[in-house]
Amino acid sequence: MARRELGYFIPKNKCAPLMLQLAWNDAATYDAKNRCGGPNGSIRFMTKHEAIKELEKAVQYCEIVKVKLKLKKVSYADLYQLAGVVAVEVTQGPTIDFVPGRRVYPMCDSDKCPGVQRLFLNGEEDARSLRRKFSFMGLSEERDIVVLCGGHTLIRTMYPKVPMGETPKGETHKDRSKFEERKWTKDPLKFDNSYFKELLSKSASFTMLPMDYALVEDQDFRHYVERYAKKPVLYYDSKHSISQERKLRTVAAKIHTRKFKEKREILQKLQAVMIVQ
Ligand code: HEM
Repeated sequence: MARRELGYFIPKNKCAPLMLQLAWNDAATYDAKNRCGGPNGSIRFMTKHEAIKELEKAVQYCEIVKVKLKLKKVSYADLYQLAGVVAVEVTQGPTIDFVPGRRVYPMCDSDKCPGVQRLFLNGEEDARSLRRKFSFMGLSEERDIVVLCGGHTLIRTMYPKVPMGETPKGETHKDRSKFEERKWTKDPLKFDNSYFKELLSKSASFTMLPMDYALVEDQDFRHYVERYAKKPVLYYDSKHSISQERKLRTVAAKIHTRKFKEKREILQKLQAVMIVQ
């Protein structure tokens, strides 16, 4: 029911990029060492932060769906991840199996802000700091980092048309004519491998973030950018993208020895890191 409603709501409001960014940012609070954080809905307490304030809208959109469908038993954690899954699907990306079951507060949904130090989003990262941030979440392979960043194919933001160094004041924020749209790819409402092609193209959008450029400047990252630019099937096919085979093998081994509840938790964590395959 929720999946169907989101499948109608997201294209209607053209909010697939925001929803994917929301799902990612909720999941990206995962702290692999202390085994806490992750997709637990905590991002909804963080949207006052300047760097991700646009996500307030995505949180509100999800709230509209939750209230409309009377989804009291569906956690924010599940709803945000499902919104990310649907965002990829409605923009013609791959179909993603969704593993529900993150429970509502107090079992899973967090009631706390994850804290600014967990904030993943400034875009200024170079290759070294990208590696550091992803390894914090337990993702240390270049392939995982590159494939996840492919989500930037959907970037579509409004920037103020003001000379460099000047900050728009007062009413200009509300006047859309004073804003221009910047996007990373030709069609930011189409989920495909064009982000990788764009990164390699000489005419690559000058608006991209330092973290995007880090993926082509670092030779190990670049190797995967080139692969995914050339063969979209490698990007979409999970066997070749997120090191899923390795992860599934580890999970399969763990699942053999664990109880059902733990199995579900493992699958959910796995899904959080593999939301874009
Ligand atoms: C270290 C990793 C990442 C950093 C530093 C980062 C940073 C950013 C920043 C700064 C923006 C805002 C761009 C702007 O408005 O100028 C953005 C947008 C976005 N990010 Fe990321 N990002 C990262 C990884 C990801 C991943 C893994 C995904 C998806 C799986 C993702 C999905 C998005 C989407 C969809 C938007 C566009 C939202 C919109 O246009 O409404 N990002 N990211």
